[in-house]
Order: sequence, then C-alpha cells, then structure tokens
Amino acid sequence: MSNEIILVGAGHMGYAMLEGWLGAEILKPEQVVVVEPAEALRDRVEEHGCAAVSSAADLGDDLKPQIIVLAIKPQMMNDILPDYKRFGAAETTFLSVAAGTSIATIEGHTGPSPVIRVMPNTPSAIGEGMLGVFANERVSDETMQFVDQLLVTSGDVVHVEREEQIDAITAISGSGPGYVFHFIEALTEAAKAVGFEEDTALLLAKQTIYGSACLAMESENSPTELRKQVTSPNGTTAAALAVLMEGDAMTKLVTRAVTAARDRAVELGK
Ligand SMILES: NC(=O)C1=CN([C@@H]2O[C@H](COP(=O)(O)OP(=O)(O)OC[C@H]3O[C@@H](n4cnc5c(N)ncnc54)[C@H](OP(=O)(O)O)[C@@H]3O)[C@@H](O)[C@H]2O)C=CC1
Ligand SMILES: O=C(O)[C@@H]1CCC=N1
Repeated sequence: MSNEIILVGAGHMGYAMLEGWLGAEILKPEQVVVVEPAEALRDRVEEHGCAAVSSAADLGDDLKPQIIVLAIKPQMMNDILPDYKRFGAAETTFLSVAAGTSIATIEGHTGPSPVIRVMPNTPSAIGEGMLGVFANERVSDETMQFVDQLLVTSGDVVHVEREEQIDAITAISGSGPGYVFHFIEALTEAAKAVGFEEDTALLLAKQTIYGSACLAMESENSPTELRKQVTSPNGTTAAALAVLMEGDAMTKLVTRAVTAARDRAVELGK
C-alpha cells in the first residue's frame, strides 16, 4: 500500500479540495492520480504536477492507492463504481463527497470496504469550507487521521455519529453557499432598485454579507444579539425586519428550502 490517492472527477468539488490539499503541502502532486474525462480539467490538474488520465482503464495495474476520492455526480455512481471494483474489499479506503449516495451503495459495488462520506462545500476552495464526515467501522484510525489532516486544509470539520446526518449536513452547509449567494443576488437587485449601478450594488451586497459573517464568527454575541444591536427602536432595520420576520416568514421559508434539499439527498440515495 502506497500513500497514493486517486481522485475520480476533477470538477467543481474535486478540484476545489485537491487545490487545498496541494496548497497546504499535505499531499505532493506525485501522490495524486486524477481520473477525469474532460481534457480541460485534466490540463488544469496537470499544471499542478499531478498525473491525469481520462478513464479508469488507463490506471496502472499495480496501483494500490490508500484512498480513492469519488467526486462524481451521485447519478453516475452506479455506472462508474464498477470500474473501481478491483480496488474494493481490500485496504483501499473509498472517500465519497457525493450527495445522497450511501455507504451501502458503494459497498454494493466494491464489496465490504473502508468507506468515508464527506460533505464539503465550495468555500473549501479558499480554505473556508464546512465539512461533515461519517466513516464506517472498517476505516482504520491511521487512515482517518490522515483524512482529517487533509480535510482541515479545506475548512472546519465535524464528525457525525449517524450516516443519515450527512444528508442533513448536505442541506445546510453543502448546499448552503447556494442560498447565501442567492441572498447576495437578491440584495444586489434590491440595491439596484433603490438607485445604485450594478458594480456598486454588488459591492454593497457582498461586503455586507462578508462583514456580517466575519462579525458573527468573531463576536461573543449570538446572531440574535448582533441583530438587536443593528435594530434601533422604530428605525430603518426594524422597518425591514418587520417585512422579513412577519409570521416568521424568513425562518419558515429557509426551513422549507433546507427540508427540500435534505429530502432530495435522500431521494438521490435511492
Ligand atoms: N458543487 C458543490 O457545491 C458540491 C458538490 N458535492 C458533490 O460533489 C460531487 C461532484 O459535484 P460537482 O463537482 O459539483 O460536479 P462536476 O460536474 O463539476 O464534477 C464532476 C466531474 O466528474 C467528471 N466525470 C464524469 N464521468 C467521469 C468518470 N467516468 N470518471 C471520472 N470523472 C468523471 C465530470 O466530467 P464531465 O463534466 O466531462 O462529465 C466532472 O468534471 C457530486 O457528487 C456532488 O453531490 C458535494 C458538496 C458540494
Ligand atoms: O446540489 C447538489 O446536489 C450538490 C450537493 C451539495 C451542493 N451541491
């Protein structure tokens, strides 16, 4: 067993994580082989010094990777996993970032194997990700420690006790950047509606979200307390929050959205 890693899929998520691992020098480029059908995506990993092939058939016969990272679409798992059966039921650990796809589905193709499910998010690309982790009992302490070392280069890591909690994490932090980016879009549109040009509107929206998130992380006060500090009695924030909080509208809407994402993760796993 070498400490090589095969990364299957170098799209948005696979590449974001790879960049973090190489940038933090936890992995050397020569330890990584990437399988990716898209030439342009192979080119960009080769620029980092990693080997890249277009299909599993091009992987060397003598490869005994420590970890195979599955960063492909959940809908493709059943088509692609049979190509990796030869690494299964052995010491190679499968690490899947796919939404929904269960450990049972992976082991259905690989045979009983060490499997780790990780749910990252795209801020992992700048080391500011939020990652949820669940591992089956076949994963060795040594491999788990190595994987944790890799994952912390992408951001904060939480281990969950039950596999289904990964679906819930998917709906909060996995998909969450999409909700936040949509809020930035909405605030930008609102800024334009009250008279600003696109560039200024976007800056106002992005810096407001960034500054508020930084303050929420750094402050000892809760988000509720921080909100109250912005809200002068009978002032402007109170006027806006009366709209957003009427009948708990915002919380209900976000809860509906998160539930839809969680349910979709469960559905993708079927
Ligand atoms: N994007 C996100 O924010 C997050 C995504 N995830 C999970 O990450 C996984 C990947 O998503 P994402 O990165 O967004 O998707 P992408 O489509 O960007 O990446 C998937 C990559 O896999 C490639 N691919 C297709 N077939 C094969 C194959 N046979 N062997 C190797 N690679 C192949 C695709 O190439 P091609 O385009 O040519 O088909 C594509 O480049 C999903 O399972 C998703 O649930 C998890 C958390 C967050
Ligand atoms: O939208 C998706 O299905 C993936 C999983 C979490 C974020 N993106």
